[in-house]
Amino acid sequence: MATRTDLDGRPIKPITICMIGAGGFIGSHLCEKLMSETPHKVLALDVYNDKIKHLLEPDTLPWAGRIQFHRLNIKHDSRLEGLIKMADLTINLAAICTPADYNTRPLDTIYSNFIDALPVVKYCSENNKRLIHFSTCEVYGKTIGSFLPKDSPLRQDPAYYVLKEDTSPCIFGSIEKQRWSYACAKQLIERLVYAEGAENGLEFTIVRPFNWIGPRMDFIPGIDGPSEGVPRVLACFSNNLLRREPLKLVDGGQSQRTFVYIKDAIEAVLLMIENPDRANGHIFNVGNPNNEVTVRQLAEMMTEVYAKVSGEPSLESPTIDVSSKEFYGEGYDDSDKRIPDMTIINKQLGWNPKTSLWDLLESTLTYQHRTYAEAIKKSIAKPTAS
Ligand SMILES: NC(=O)c1ccc[n+]([C@@H]2O[C@H](COP(=O)([O-])OP(=O)(O)OC[C@H]3O[C@@H](n4cnc5c(N)ncnc54)[C@H](O)[C@@H]3O)[C@@H](O)[C@H]2O)c1
Ligand SMILES: O=C(O)[C@H]1O[C@H](OP(=O)(O)OP(=O)(O)OC[C@H]2O[C@@H](n3ccc(=O)[nH]c3=O)[C@H](O)[C@@H]2O)[C@H](O)[C@@H](O)[C@@H]1O
Repeated sequence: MATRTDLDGRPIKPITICMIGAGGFIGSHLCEKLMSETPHKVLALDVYNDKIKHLLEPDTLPWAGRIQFHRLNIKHDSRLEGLIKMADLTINLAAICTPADYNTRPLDTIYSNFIDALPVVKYCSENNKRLIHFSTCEVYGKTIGSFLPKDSPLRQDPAYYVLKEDTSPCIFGSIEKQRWSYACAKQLIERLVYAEGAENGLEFTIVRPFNWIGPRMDFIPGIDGPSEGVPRVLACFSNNLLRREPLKLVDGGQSQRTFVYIKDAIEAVLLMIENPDRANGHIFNVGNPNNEVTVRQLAEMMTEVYAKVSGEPSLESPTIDVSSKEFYGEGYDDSDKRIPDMTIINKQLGWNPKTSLWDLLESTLTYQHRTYAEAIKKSIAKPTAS
């Protein structure tokens, strides 16, 4: 492999990365990238490894010996500190991060996103190890504009909705809106990481992903996840399309999101890994401001793309409105709009996303159809156990 250089022209030396949560959606794509394009080593920690099994076996793979899987739960495992000490850099991805859990399992959500991350930050700080911690764009909560009168022209003013790492406030709903247990736990762990940096010199980078989507995100209920499970919107809508059911639009699907292709986002993470001088001490938005849609528009686009990918005509009525209470239960609330400001990541890392929403949906739904269509047909054909 030719000597790879960083953004300042310096040769990149191989490092060992302790990746916590490596078996998840983002972790699996990050491991793929690191194994196929870099000389780095990965200690992959997770309770599951089904999404990275293709990287671990067989031992004739070109990168064999550069990735080791350690099955462990960071809540209570004495091996954690030793693994962090063996590495040069720790990347923490571990979290409960599906909104259906935030208002229904608020304690687990708070423990997972704040309490369980405390030892990771402590071990990195005490052992002078660099940390890349995954937070979320959800820490911004709601836009300032969402509190203006519905017809206020200021709602069109970017100052009232663009989300910027070093200036935007974090605005959540009231305490009984337990949806915000996740974002608030993420905010506090961000403040703890930042304080470890300020007081004890911890070298940290915080990542705020803005709806990264692609293959291997979450699960399809009843196929590779619990039938009553509620994954994030991509998997929910994919499941509805695969089962030829109408896509459910929560509260009419008026919330807006910007979606970025997982492969574009992973490029940004690799730049953070290999340019510590440019990444340390920073919080980074990683998203695609050009891919903004309402949830309703996302449903319509996914319906159109799926008809093309599957060759099956879409339903007469492809969507149905549902209340958030019915879909998520008590205590749900939502972010109205998520547009990432790109100034800091452009300046520090020169990164910009490339893939349009249509293209990323085409490749993702091709994967979903190829992976799940047969299994779904069988599960529908088989009479449910009486
Ligand atoms: N995917 C996105 O668009 C997105 C957006 C915002 C934030 N994030 C954040 O990025 C991180 C990764 O998200 P993801 O989409 O890959 O989610 P994911 O659920 O696919 O991955 C999380 C992984 O962490 C593991 N994990 C959780 N608790 C653990 C524990 N106690 N011990 C060991 N492993 C544990 C899970 O088994 C899972 O494999 C999370 O911190 C999430 O909050 C993701
Ligand atoms: O992925 C992210 O960037 C972050 O945001 C997500 O939060 P959210 O975008 O609200 O999660 P989804 O479950 O994907 O919901 C997106 C929107 O679709 C709606 N939705 C979801 C599912 C569905 O079937 N129908 C539907 O209308 C939700 O109400 C919400 O408005 C999750 O909190 C985390 O993955 C992460 O913090």
